[in-house]
Amino acid sequence: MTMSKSTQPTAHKKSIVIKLGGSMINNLSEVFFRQLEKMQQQSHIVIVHGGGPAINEALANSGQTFEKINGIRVTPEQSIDLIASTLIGQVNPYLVGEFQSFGIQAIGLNGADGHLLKSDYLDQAQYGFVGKVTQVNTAMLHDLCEVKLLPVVACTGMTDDNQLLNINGDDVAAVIAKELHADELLFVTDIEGIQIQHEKITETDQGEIEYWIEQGYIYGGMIPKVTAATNCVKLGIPIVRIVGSSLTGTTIVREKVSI
Ligand SMILES: Nc1ncnc2c1ncn2[C@@H]1O[C@H](COP(=O)(O)OP(=O)(O)O)[C@@H](O)[C@H]1O
Ligand SMILES: CC(=O)N[C@@H](CCC(=O)OP(=O)(O)O)C(=O)O
Repeated sequence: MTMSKSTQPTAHKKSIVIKLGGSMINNLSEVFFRQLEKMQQQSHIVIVHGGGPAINEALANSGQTFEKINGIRVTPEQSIDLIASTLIGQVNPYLVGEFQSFGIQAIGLNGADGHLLKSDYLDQAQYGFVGKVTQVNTAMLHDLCEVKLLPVVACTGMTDDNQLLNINGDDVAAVIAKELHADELLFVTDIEGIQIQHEKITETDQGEIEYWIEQGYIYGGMIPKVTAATNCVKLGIPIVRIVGSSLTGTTIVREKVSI
């Protein structure tokens, strides 16, 4: 029996969260956009972006210094507005423009929009105005994907009393992936995955990662990425990868099978 068009169930689309690191946002290639266009035909895609280098430049231009603890930027009160406006007012529209110039209709969002990322302070005494996401408006993300608008999310959150918070982009991507029950989470950065003593690592697990952090082989901005990645693997996200803009790199698995 053939079903009429209106009674046909809509095919379940995979959902994929892609985090674009600030380190590579200015170097996205045409190949990347074409690949994304193809992925969009089969999947709901949500983009989350960082903007570390743009924030560094904005802070330097206004004479502000900064400190990072394990890749997380300590954000004093005098820096939060500049950081948020760099992410929301500069990096986000730049990326939306890039997608649209390749024919991909995109919508720029930050954590305050439609309560997308309800947030709270991570640890105000240690990090200042840095947030952790407490709730994600997944319904809005689904609705946007359904109407073929690509959500492009800046990594800022908002507290219940309307304070903007700076959130690490890797953390935002991980929470959104978790809340969407994503099929895949990709961290796209300026290097083709994890490298240890010049060796490219194609597959790894939490045990190896913890050892490499301890030994200092994984440091800086790679720390929030691998932490977010291993958490998502533990939560059951089937595919978690840290990749360069060619989308090749390291796959993080629950437990590596040794041979
Ligand atoms: N073991 C490692 N393998 C690869 N990159 C590493 C490693 N340890 C630290 N890094 C650093 O992490 C950087 C990526 O993190 P980051 O600059 O924060 O990127 P993004 O802006 O994409 O989040 C790499 O460019 C590299 O300098
Ligand atoms: C709290 C915190 O660390 N926020 C990050 C937000 C931007 C970011 O994550 O940018 P990348 O993707 O380039 O790393 C920061 O201030 O740099």
